[in-house]
Amino acid sequence: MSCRWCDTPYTWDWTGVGDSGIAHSPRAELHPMAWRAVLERLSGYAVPLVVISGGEPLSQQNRLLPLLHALTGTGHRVEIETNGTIEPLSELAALGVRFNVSPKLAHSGDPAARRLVPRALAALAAMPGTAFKFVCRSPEDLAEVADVVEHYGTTPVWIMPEGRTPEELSLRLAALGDAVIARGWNLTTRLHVAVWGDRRGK
Ligand SMILES: Nc1nc2[nH]cc(C(=O)O)c2c(=O)[nH]1
Ligand code: SF4
Ligand SMILES: [Mg+2]
Repeated sequence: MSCRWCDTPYTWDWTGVGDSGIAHSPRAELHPMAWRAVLERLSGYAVPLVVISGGEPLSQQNRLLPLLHALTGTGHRVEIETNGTIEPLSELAALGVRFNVSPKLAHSGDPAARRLVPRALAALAAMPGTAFKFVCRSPEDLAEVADVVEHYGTTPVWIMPEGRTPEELSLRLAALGDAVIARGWNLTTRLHVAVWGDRRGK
């Protein structure tokens, strides 16, 4: 997808269509790595949970399988973040992978047919442990979330503010809070943005 407010445009925006207008260089950003090398890097962290994010991890889900087998085989829990437009392979469910699915609203800028793929959303909703997280800017966005939930059964619902700076984040979180609770949904901040702002990790 090409969400205009995406906070990781360096994973996909090679033409500068995003809000920053920067055309990132795939040569500078993309580094093919064998899965065994990824596993080796991860083993240095000694963590019980590995979260695979993107870009869109399911766009290379076949290539992720050996890594996921190795991680779950050594007792790690694994979660995958996805925009919900690609149906996951059945092997992923069998491995006990959990999905954090973030279907996009109209303000992302992509057309509805690209954002909302019924088969993929239904498959993800049917898997155990899936959570749906919607990026919102204001309480007015919540009616659009309710439409998606009604059409596609995308529960449980989490609402996360759009924002790449601590200031944006805290203003939007405060604006959304009461309305989210009134609908009986879950509200979450973006802890990495509160702590580090928009700084890239190493
Ligand atoms: N600006 C901006 N705000 C966001 N809030 C949640 C995001 C996400 O990717 O989950 C996100 C994101 O990617 N960009
Ligand atoms: S789906 Fe996620 S990673 Fe892809 S463009 Fe949108 S915010 Fe960025
Ligand atoms: Mg994201």
